[in-house]
Amino acid sequence: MSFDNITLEEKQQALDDLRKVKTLFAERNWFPGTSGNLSIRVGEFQEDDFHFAVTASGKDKSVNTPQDFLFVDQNGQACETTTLKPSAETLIHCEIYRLTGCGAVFHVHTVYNNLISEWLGQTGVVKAQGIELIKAFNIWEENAEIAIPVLANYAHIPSIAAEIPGVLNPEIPGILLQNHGICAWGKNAFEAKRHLEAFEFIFEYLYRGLLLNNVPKR
Ligand SMILES: CSCCC(=O)C(=O)COP(=O)(O)O
Ligand SMILES: [Zn+2]
Repeated sequence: MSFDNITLEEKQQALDDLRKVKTLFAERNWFPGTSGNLSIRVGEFQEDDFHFAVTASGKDKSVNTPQDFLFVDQNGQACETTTLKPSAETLIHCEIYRLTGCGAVFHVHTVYNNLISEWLGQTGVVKAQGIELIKAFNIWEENAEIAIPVLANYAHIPSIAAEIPGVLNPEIPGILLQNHGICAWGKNAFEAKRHLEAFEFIFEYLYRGLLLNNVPKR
């Protein structure tokens, strides 16, 4: 589908939704030091032909300006003439869209997701069991155990993207990058936000659980 054939209304809706999510996450301090990036897909999806709006690289994501987002194609190339640079991690978004056909990808750096990837993720997964928020991933089994994939944090982003097909778990809408952050996705912005919040709850729970294990039980 040509980018020009996607309606202006759909493009504007994606930008409005990105703006709202960006503002909300910034209020939670989920974009420290210009970290993090967000994207929402527009138009029809084919694995070799799709488009999405993505945050521009290196911006202070706690302020809103007319220069915060641009549209790119399945290769991460800008769809329109612009001076803006897409997120340095756009190729990760491209690969997640290509493999899942999802509608939104959100990436944040938090202390909890960094520490948990480092302390519990050395085997290539972070396991979590029996936490109620696992149901946010539509996993309803009692005492369910999940394994969240963890990828090495290569400085070369195409190397990270190339490893995603080998670790992606269709049941788990997220991937941790070691000592870097998490990418979470969903069929739309609402679902991607729900998934991201559930991951962050789980990481904080695991972190606090590690601390409690060092305290004698009463
Ligand atoms: C300052 S954080 C290093 C880059 C990064 O990991 C990130 O999430 C933000 O990069 P972007 O190009 O999307 O601003
Ligand atoms: Zn990042």
